[in-house]
Amino acid sequence: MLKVTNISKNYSGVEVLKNISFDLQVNKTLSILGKSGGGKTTLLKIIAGLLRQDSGEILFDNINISEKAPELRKVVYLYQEPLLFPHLTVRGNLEFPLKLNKTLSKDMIKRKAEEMAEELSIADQLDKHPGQLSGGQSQRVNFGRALLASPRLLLLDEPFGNLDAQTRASMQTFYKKVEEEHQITSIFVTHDLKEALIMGDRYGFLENGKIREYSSLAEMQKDSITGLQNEINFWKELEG
Ligand SMILES: Nc1ncnc2c1ncn2[C@@H]1O[C@H](COP(=O)(O)OP(=O)(O)OP(=O)(O)O)[C@@H](O)[C@H]1O
Repeated sequence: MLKVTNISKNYSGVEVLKNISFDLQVNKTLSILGKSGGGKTTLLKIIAGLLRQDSGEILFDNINISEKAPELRKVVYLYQEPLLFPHLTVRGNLEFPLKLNKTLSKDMIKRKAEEMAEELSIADQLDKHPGQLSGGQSQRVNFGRALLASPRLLLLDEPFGNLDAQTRASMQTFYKKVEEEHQITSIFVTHDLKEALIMGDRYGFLENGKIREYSSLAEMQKDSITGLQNEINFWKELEG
């Protein structure tokens, strides 16, 4: 289980996160909804170890990872721009995390990368370089590479923000499927209410440096600050 306790962060005296605390059970996805500039990226980077918090702790399975280097946390941070290695093919990108594991044979690495490509429906793209892929395909490779690193926590920072509406919708469905199959624990941040609802099975709302948590849609709907009830009213009015 992930346990975040009293995380605070300021930039030049401006407090962006104020005593943020939440828990996340294994195999669950916490969707964090928040306006642009609300501190979502700052929070994820702190959990990933890419930024240092001013105070607070991050525990995973009761182990304090707050002081660990990013590469030792087994946490993968993914954002809008898939940071694929441009000089490697899709196959090379997928094999990269597997090659770091010195116990795997060459054949095993090849097989695992090919199986993942199959699962991601990019098996026909294995010999291409990242520059030759569409946005959706790049993001699939990005996910595949992240999953092959066997992270204990996946941090998703508006990963579909750069995709057109249709590709975005298909990536949401695709990710939910992959997430279930691989039993992933993840935090998904977005400023898109609908996306937050689709992706999460726990919900958070980040505003003014504080997070409110909801364990169900009904709970989130009751809190007018989230805008969920307004959205529902809008669709009802359209319906007539
Ligand atoms: N390195 C920095 N130095 C100073 N201020 C920063 C720095 N990084 C972020 N900020 C400020 O902290 C606040 C939170 O930024 P953050 O990127 O975490 O927000 P966000 O919710 O992820 O926004 P978006 O949805 O637009 O990506 C913003 O007001 C931003 O200007």
